[in-house]
Amino acid sequence: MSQTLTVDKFHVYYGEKHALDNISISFQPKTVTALIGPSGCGKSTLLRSLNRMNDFIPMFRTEGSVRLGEEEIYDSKIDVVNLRKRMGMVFQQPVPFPLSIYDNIAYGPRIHGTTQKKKLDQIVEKTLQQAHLWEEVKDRLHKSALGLSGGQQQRLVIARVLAVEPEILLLDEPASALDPISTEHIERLILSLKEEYTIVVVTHNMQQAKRISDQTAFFLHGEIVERNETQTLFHSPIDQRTNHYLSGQFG
Ligand SMILES: Nc1ncnc2c1ncn2[C@@H]1O[C@H](COP(=O)(O)OP(=O)(O)OP(=O)(O)O)[C@@H](O)[C@H]1O
Repeated sequence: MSQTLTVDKFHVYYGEKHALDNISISFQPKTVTALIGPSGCGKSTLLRSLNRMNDFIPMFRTEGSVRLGEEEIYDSKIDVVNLRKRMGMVFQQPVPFPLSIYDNIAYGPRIHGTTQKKKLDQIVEKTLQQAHLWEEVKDRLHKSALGLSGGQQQRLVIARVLAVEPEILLLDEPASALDPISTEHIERLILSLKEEYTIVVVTHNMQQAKRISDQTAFFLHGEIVERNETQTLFHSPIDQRTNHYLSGQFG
């Protein structure tokens, strides 16, 4: 069962650069939250800080707190590999492993100790079903994943993330490299996955944020200017800066 993810008075620095300034926001189970704002405002930094992907960056430093349930994820005792399993991440460019469709999905469960073929078969079918890809690939599971279209590859990558049973999905512009039909597939998929997961999605596409999210947070210069229910934020923004951004006065 997914738990609330709570970001509290959180700051990020890349060396001297203060990239996130006093961010407080929570992400509820079975909710899609969209992070929007102009380039460089800190959306990806927040997303990647949530599962400690930024730990790989030299000079990266945080202050404040990020908690999954009651657990502080920046605690030195946290198992970061397990944390990243609990918070699966999908990037803009789908990057399947150069393996078969089946082995792409089975990869994570095998690493985490599942070796029984029958169990792996079940995981492969279940997650491809969840990712709305099963019908398209069920007859070619042992063919290379690199032969799939871009949109299919992105759904495969999502299935690969689901295969290790995450609680939270962190999606960094998951459809921005895709054609309109593949984008529609991904949006429908996000809406169906919301039934089970907490989803945080960075998007540049404001229409997309409106279509898929329950909550939206507008970022500017490393701060959250405004966060609200998506319908409210788009139709009656409280802050002038949100209004200006949404009306295309800067971006
Ligand atoms: N590894 C890094 N080292 C130094 N500065 C960085 C690093 N990554 C990001 N930044 C800076 O932190 C700020 C926030 O960047 P971030 O990528 O989070 O913004 P973003 O809102 O996701 O932008 P975009 O929409 O263009 O992806 C920017 O000023 C960026 O230049």
